Amino acid sequence: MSVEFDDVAETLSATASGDAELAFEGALRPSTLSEFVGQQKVRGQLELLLRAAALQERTPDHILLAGPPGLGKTTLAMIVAQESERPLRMSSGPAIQHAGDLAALLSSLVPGEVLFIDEIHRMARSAEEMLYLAMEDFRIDIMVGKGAGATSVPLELAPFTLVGATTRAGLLPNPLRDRFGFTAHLEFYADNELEQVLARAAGLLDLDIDRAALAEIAGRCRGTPRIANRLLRRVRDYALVHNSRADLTAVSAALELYDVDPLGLDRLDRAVMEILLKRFGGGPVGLNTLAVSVGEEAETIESVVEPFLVRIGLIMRTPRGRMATNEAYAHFGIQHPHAPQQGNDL
Ligand SMILES: Nc1ncnc2c1ncn2[C@@H]1O[C@H](COP(=O)(O)OP(=O)(O)OP(=O)(O)O)[C@@H](O)[C@H]1O
Repeated sequence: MSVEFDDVAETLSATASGDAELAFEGALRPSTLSEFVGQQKVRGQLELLLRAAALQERTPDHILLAGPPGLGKTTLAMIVAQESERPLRMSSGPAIQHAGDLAALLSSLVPGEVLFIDEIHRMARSAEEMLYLAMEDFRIDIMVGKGAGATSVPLELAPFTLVGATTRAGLLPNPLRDRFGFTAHLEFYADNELEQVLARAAGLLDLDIDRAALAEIAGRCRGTPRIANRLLRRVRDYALVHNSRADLTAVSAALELYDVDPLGLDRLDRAVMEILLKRFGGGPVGLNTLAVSVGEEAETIESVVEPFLVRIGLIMRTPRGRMATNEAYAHFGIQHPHAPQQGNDL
């Protein structure tokens, strides 16, 4: 099922403004592996896994998708179901707080169903243990009764494919990680791939935008398709309101209005960098101290903020903590206190 422009326009116009961002995101989701831009290696690996399962007429192996937010994990889970022509059930780790929640979910799956669990690292520990057996033998043990009289009753499950998504693969216990037949590590997208994501989205939205404008947005979206599409929406708003073309001038004006940094840094990225540079003299500083100083969870800093800042070379992780690089001083226009020793990357 490919998304036609009419569908997109209808979805967007029929949606109340509060849901508009979500509708926008859903409408632009690629629905096949061939429409999915970038992540070439992962696409090839998934394609092989799905085709082999189809040839053997069995459920595809369990798949773990790991990587920062907005890189396409949910989209890939939907594509797995679509390409293998199987129904999809969606859940998330925070919704599974007891083994009973998982038992109810697993026992209601139809044969061959794809079960997507987003943020799988946030599932309750008791549920994780139940999931090991379910993934391996398509069976769970239900405890009946309490105390000394409790007995466990086995329950056969329909075969299913689990697709787990996580921003923190390192937090998953080994027994769970080992039960996935394939782990895909999604990487930040290169600028030319983001241009393709944007060109596709602009086409679906019937937005007339030139190459230079697309390139500018691509360079300022944190290597992330979700952010690319969101910025495109702001540029479209700008062109609409100013009755102008969506060209480089409109992109620069819209991104400046929304405070999008030339490197694509957002408010939290900048807060982390400024605190690291100004309060901690460029570091080294521990993750928890940094997180407390910006009023955020350490998990958010580690899984959302830091991967991008490391990737673009503004911070480095050293055994003594996080340190700002020379590039960070240059980008924020701050005088470097000493000539630091670089190349200590972990
Ligand atoms: N490779 C891609 N090609 C085209 N569009 C993409 C691609 N990856 C992601 N997108 C777009 O980015 C948006 C976000 O993707 P998605 O929801 O799959 O990310 P996610 O990794 O699941 O994020 P989160 O971890 O926050 O749930 C989607 O609307 C989709 O349209």
